[in-house]
Amino acid sequence: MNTALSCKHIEVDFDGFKAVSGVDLELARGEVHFLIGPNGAGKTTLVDAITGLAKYSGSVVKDGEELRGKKVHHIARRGIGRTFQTAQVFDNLTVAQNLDIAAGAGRSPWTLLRRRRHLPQNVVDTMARIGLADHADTPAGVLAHGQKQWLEIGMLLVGDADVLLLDEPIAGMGHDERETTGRLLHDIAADRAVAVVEHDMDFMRAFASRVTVLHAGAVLASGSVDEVSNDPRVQEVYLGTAKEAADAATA
Ligand SMILES: Nc1ncnc2c1ncn2[C@@H]1O[C@H](COP(=O)(O)OP(=O)(O)OP(=O)(O)O)[C@@H](O)[C@H]1O
Repeated sequence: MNTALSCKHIEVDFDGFKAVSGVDLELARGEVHFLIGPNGAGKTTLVDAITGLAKYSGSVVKDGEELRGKKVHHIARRGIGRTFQTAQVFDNLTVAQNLDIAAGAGRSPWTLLRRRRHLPQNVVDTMARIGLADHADTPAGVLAHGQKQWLEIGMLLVGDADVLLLDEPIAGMGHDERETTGRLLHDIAADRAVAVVEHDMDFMRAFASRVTVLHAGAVLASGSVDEVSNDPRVQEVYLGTAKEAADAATA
């Protein structure tokens, strides 16, 4: 296992309520690692902790460096990038400009604002990779929902993130966009670690290399799709939750 990020005994306490309680998680290069679990299981809070948005105890180590207590921008500069359910892109700027800015996170504001005659090669390559080569001059605000998600992923790629944490990347996407997104995740995971917080079990089954199931802030199970699917504790949590949801829907 080519470990990119190692989390040990993560605990997040909100005024006495443990939203994350003793979680260990290893993210490996070459894997699309799904984090699943019922609502409130602690998935987003765990991602918040890793990216410096939530205070925690325990340890997050990347490339030998302990990241607990480090600022959000420091963690991002160490190559840990995340997306949110609502894509965080600059709506008034074009696809190319969004990527150019993300690629130039280290450049001065002055050089960022200057109009550039040629786009950097990694911006051009990334536009092709995320399927937006024909939209270089399209303002991000008019992109379809799925395209915005791909742009946000592209912004992490040009920013050299090698650990990507994606929060429900296919929410609101149609069938074809989901398939494209699943293939994109495997493409970018070839030399990176990709973690996906997801509720969509069909998507998880189709594209997960590894799955960690969270429940009530703790790891309930971890392994291959088959291993976690056949785990009676996971079935109990999920079938119970699915049944409650179905009952609520038909009530
Ligand atoms: N800032 C906060 N203050 C207090 N409690 C919080 C805070 N953020 C999250 N929680 C609680 O922590 C628990 C875990 O929430 P979290 O959003 O991490 O779950 P999740 O697994 O991502 O759920 P979902 O799938 O619904 O997004 C929930 O009970 C939630 O209400």
